[in-house]
Amino acid sequence: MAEESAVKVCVRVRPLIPREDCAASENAEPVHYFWKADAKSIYQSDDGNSSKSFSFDRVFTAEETTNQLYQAIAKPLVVSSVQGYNGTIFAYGQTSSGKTFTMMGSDRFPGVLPMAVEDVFQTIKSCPKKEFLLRVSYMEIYNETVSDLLVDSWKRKPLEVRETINKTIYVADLTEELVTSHAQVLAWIWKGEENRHYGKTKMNERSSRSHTIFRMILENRERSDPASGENADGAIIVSHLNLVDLAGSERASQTGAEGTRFKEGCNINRSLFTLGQVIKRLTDEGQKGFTNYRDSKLTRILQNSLGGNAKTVIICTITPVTLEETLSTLQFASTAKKMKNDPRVTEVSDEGALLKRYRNEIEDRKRQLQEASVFSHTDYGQGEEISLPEAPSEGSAADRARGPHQKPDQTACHQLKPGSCTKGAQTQRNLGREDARTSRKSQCDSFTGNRKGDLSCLSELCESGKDFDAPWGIPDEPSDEMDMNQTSVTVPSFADGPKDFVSPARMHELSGRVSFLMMQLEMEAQQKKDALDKLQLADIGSQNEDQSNTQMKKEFAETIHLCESLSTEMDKVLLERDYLKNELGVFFEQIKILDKDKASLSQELEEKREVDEFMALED
Ligand SMILES: Nc1ncnc2c1ncn2[C@@H]1O[C@H](COP(=O)(O)OP(=O)(O)OP(=O)(O)O)[C@@H](O)[C@H]1O
Repeated sequence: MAEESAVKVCVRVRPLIPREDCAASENAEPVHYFWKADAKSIYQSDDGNSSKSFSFDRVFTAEETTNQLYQAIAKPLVVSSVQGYNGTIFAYGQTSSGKTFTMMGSDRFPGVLPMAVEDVFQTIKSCPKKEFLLRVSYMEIYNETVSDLLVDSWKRKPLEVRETINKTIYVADLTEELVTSHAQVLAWIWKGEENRHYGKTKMNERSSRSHTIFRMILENRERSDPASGENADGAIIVSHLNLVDLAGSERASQTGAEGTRFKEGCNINRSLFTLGQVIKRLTDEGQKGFTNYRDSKLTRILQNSLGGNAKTVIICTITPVTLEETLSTLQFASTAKKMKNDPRVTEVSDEGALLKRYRNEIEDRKRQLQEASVFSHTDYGQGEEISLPEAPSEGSAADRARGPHQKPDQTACHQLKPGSCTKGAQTQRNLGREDARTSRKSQCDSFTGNRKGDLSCLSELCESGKDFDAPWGIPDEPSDEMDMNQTSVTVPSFADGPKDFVSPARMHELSGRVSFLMMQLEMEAQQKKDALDKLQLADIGSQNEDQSNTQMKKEFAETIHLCESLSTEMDKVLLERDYLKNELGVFFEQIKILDKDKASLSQELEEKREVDEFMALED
């Protein structure tokens, strides 16, 4: 059952900071407060006339501390995440409004994050009948690229957001560190903080240039009772606690952003805009239907927390001395308040989250092996002589899927060591998927010359970050129904190509002819051999059979002549085929050039769109 209280929205007003104070004193004017707040609402103070007002679950005034905010609104969610509910807390607001101050805090004023970590361990202590397994991950989305904050910079690489068959969104290759104490978690957080992108702008000395998501993955189950000899084999409950510090919306004119900062600003604004759109879509009663989370990495990763299986707390931070930006944040907050989530405790089977993952992984491997096997045994276009790149063998696919140091048997050992297998599972699963993609891509490449539909599957594989479960059976012969125009790469279609251009159907026809001619040649050769045998017999035989010998010789001469003409014809066909193969090569070169052109045009378009969008968002 959906419960409305699953989404809580509060607003935090930050006190004036030195920059704002100084600006006022430089202008020799008193600071103008556009907004006033009480415990539940906030209203515009416009020369004594309140024109706009908003109500929320809670409004925290400038005098209230982060601890008060945490206790009132965040702690219940943290506790329920230990009980098995997914929970997300995120801070939203314009640049310099106090998101990082609220989420991370400082030594003197700890933020929501360290307080939540402490409470997780406190709550666990209060549940002696349960045993827990905890992992943490820390990622950032910088310029629409997801990266792992827990690995050293030289090892860092862009990560892909993927979806499992059960519609669970995950970040491939993201490190998950097993933790057993509060101090350990803090150490990982500080490591992540060192790697995170901060930058100086006119609005904020230390402005977050990326969105960060710190995640705790909690698995728990009833403890076994050694006294009674009972072995607890109940279900395992898995929950995620996401603590998100978003980058703030900003105006280039205010932040003075140029170059890198400007690009960062564009990306920040764009993803926040998408977040707003997704929330709007989720709350728009009249527009029930598809919500596109894929428009930004942020919404994709937080998909579960936006209208899904999670409890969500949104902390909107504002400053009372800006009008427009604060109004925009308050409008976002009041839309978000209408969002409905459907949180429920998620149980996994007795085999446990980690063990189950291994089982799935083994299934994955089997499937990949089968696929590889299908390819290596598929003899496309029998009798055809066109040489295609070989499909990867079963062995190589399996070896690479298994990883460089992993023997199959070792998987079983790892299952018993959650600490070491967590990362391994993730890495291995992703290795396997990468491998499947690579091998499928190469299959796809291999057959582009023969299958009209293949270019489309190639582009789909290259563009989509998820598993591709298309049936990969190779047709016995090219189907006329396959449509080259399905391809997402803009290339001239075969139908529209130059007159002497070879279509797959034509190639197939020629290959068929070659096979037929070869068969005929073989038959004729056999006949020739028979005739020779007969001739020899005839020579040895009686001279009285001269007449029939003459006849046989005549037939033999005819056969030889036929063989020769067939052979000439076959040579011609082979020549024609080679020529057409060359043409095909030229065509693929053209496709490559067109692809490059397309990529550079897309990039130009993207840059133009970024600038337009930024201007539009500013407007
Ligand atoms: N509640 C508060 N009390 C005192 N100082 C605050 C408060 N909130 C924010 N500040 C101060 O305001 C400044 C900006 O805060 P912060 O960096 O947290 O903003 P932000 O919203 O995270 O900005 P950005 O989006 O640019 O990263 C900092 O100097 C911070 O110490």
